[in-house]
Amino acid sequence: MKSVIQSAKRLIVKVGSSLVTNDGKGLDTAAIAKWAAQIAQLRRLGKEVVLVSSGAIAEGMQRLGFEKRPTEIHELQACAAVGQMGLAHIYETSFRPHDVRTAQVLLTHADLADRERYLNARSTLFTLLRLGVVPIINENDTVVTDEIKFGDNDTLGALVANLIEADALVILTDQKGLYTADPRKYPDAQFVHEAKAGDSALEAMAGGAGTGIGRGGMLTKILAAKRAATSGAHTVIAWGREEDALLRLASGEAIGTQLTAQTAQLTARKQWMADHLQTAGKVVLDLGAVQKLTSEGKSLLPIGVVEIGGEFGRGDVITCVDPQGRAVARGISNYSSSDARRIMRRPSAEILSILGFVEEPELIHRDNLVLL
Ligand SMILES: Nc1ncnc2c1ncn2[C@@H]1O[C@H](COP(=O)(O)OP(=O)(O)O)[C@@H](O)[C@H]1O
Ligand SMILES: N[C@@H](CCC(=O)OP(=O)(O)O)C(=O)O
Repeated sequence: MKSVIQSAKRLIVKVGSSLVTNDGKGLDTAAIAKWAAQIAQLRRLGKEVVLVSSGAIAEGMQRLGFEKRPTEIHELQACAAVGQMGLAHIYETSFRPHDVRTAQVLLTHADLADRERYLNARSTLFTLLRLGVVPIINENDTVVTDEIKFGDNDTLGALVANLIEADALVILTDQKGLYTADPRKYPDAQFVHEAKAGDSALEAMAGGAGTGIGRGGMLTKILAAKRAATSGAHTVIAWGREEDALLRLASGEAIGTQLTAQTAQLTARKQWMADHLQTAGKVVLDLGAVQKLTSEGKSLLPIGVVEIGGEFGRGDVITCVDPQGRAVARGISNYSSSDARRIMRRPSAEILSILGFVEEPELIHRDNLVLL
């Protein structure tokens, strides 16, 4: 069996609290330096990597002198705010020797459910990747409570995989992967090398967190794999202290548990666009634009739009119709209906002078467009 990571171009790597903070003893500088060196190498191999890192609460507890995990949510939030400073600092300094810049991105699940914020987060992450930066993502614990209660960076990793259409999600944890039962409680449990992401039998194998530091346990990882698979991303669960785990995966070595997505990436995304989103408005295209979209696979530029129907916001899904009113495509609009009315029929180079800002040169980027 070959690792799916070998052919993956865009990867999310998620590291759990127990790994990052050495089981709550404080940031594990040596381990973080090793992941940074590997991620820098992956970039040189042409892969784009986004890191989702837990550990803010564990590090904050350590810095503030809490011996036990506080039970009050606002104290946990305070710990996260303090600990996040440590995470940001250590990642920036660990990547610096490799000439790689890092960026701090704090998100909530609600941010990714809101279409406008979803689109904003997506554009920012793509821009950071294009600029060669490694985004370091964590939950924005100050403004949420549910995620803190359940400890859900595994889910966040999957949501980010969906968001930027990653090819794979690598979840590094304190076990070699998934076993048929929690190996801490059942030493005879068998290792699972490979399975289908979303197979419900896996959920029965997965137990809760193994230490007081980690939160989600294996179940959130299995569910994250299921979610990542909806946009075609494969998941690998591996031991974060395995020597050169990321580089070995990238060279094709099948370490850890590989949970393969059953749907092809493009199909999954199109399915999502077609099934899950109601359209908020409509744009009428001229024949040239219809041709560009349907025959040439191009994005929709404002110049090809002759009429706008309905009211919609940036991030809403709109229908594109041909001059006869037949629906030809559906996609996520980069501009609100009122802005779109001002820039339609105009070249993208004029957007700045008309609106005073430019979101994107396209009204709908082809990645956010599905032909009907
Ligand atoms: N079937 C299983 N296979 C492997 N580990 C399991 C399983 N069920 C529960 N676990 C527990 O899940 C833990 C990893 O989850 P967690 O503590 O949340 O780590 P992290 O901080 O990396 O997210 C392991 O240490 C292990 O004790
Ligand atoms: N935002 C929290 C993440 C909590 C969490 O999901 O932890 P883990 O199960 O170790 O990935 C923190 O940084 O402490």
